[in-house]
Amino acid sequence: MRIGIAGITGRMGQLLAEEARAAGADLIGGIALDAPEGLGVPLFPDIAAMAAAADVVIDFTHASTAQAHAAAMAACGKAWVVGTTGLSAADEAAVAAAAARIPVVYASNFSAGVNLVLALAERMGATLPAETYDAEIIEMHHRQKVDAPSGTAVAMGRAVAKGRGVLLDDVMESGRHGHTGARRTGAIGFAALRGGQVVGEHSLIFASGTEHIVLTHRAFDRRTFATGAVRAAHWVVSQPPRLYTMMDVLGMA
Ligand SMILES: NC(=O)C1=CN([C@@H]2O[C@H](COP(=O)(O)OP(=O)(O)OC[C@H]3O[C@@H](n4cnc5c(N)ncnc54)[C@H](OP(=O)(O)O)[C@@H]3O)[C@@H](O)[C@H]2O)C=CC1
Ligand SMILES: O=C(O)C1=N[C@H](C(=O)O)C[C@H](O)C1
Repeated sequence: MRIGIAGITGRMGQLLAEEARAAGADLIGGIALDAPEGLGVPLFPDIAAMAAAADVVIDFTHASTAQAHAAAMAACGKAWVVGTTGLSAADEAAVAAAAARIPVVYASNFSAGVNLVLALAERMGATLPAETYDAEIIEMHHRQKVDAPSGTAVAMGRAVAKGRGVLLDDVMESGRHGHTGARRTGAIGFAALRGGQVVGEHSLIFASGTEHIVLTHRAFDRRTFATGAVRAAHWVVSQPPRLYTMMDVLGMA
C-alpha cells in the first residue's frame, strides 16, 4: 500500500512516517508548509500531486488546510485519513462532502483507549441524568498546541450530548471567566490547560451533590496516535466511500 503523509515534518508526521514503514507500507513521501532540504523522503508540491501517487493519504496538518485538502482528495479519488483537529463546522462539512466520493476516516484521536472512553462517555451521558450529574471536561496539552478545546475533548462532549439526546452546540460552556452566573443545568463544561510537553490528557467528570465519577485518559507517547492512524489507513483503503470514525476501524461502531 502506498501512503503519503500531509504534515510530514510535524510532531505527528515524523512518527507517522516511521510507523507507516514499520507496518510494511510504501512511504511515497509527504507535503509540508515549508519543508527543509534533506528530509530523506520525496516532497510533493501539494496534496493533489501526492494523492495521485498514493493509495491513501494520512493528514495531520492544520485546520486551515481542511477545505482545500477535502476538495483535492475528492477530485483524486483516493482514501483519506484525517487527524487534524480544530475544524470549524464548515471544515467538517467539507470533509463530509468529500466522503460522498472517497472513503474517509476522520477522528480527533486515533488511540484505542480514547475511543473506548468515547463509547463509555455516551453510555454515561445516557445513564446519568443531566439534572443531577454535571458533566465537565478538562484537557491538558503541550505548549505548542494551537487549538482549544482539543478535538478529543470536543468528541467527548459530543458523546455525552449524544447520550443525553441533545446537541453539544446547544449546551457547551467553554473557557468560563468573570461573572458567568450559575452553571446551567445540562451544560457540558470545558477547560483547556496548556504547558510543557504534555502529549495529551483528558478527564471527563460527572459531578452530583453526592458523588463524582471521573474517566481519565493519559497519552504518554504520541506514537499511540500514529499506530492508530496507520491502522486506519490499511483499513480504509478497501472500504467504499463514506465518512468513518476510528470506532469503525476498531469494530466498535
Ligand atoms: N487525531 C489524533 O489522534 C491527533 C491529532 N493531532 C492533530 O494533528 C495536527 C498536527 O499536530 P502536530 O503534528 O502536533 O503539529 P505540528 O505543528 O508539529 O505539524 C504540523 C504539520 O503540518 C504542516 N502544515 C501546516 N500547515 C500546512 C499547510 N497549509 N499545508 C501543508 N502542510 C501544512 C506543517 O508543515 P511545516 O513543518 O512546514 O510548518 C507540519 O508538517 C493538529 O491539528 C493536532 O491537533 C495530533 C495528535 C493526535
Ligand atoms: O495536538 C495534539 O498534540 C493532540 N491533538 C489531538 C486533540 O486535539 O484531541 C489528540 C491528542 O490529544 C493530541
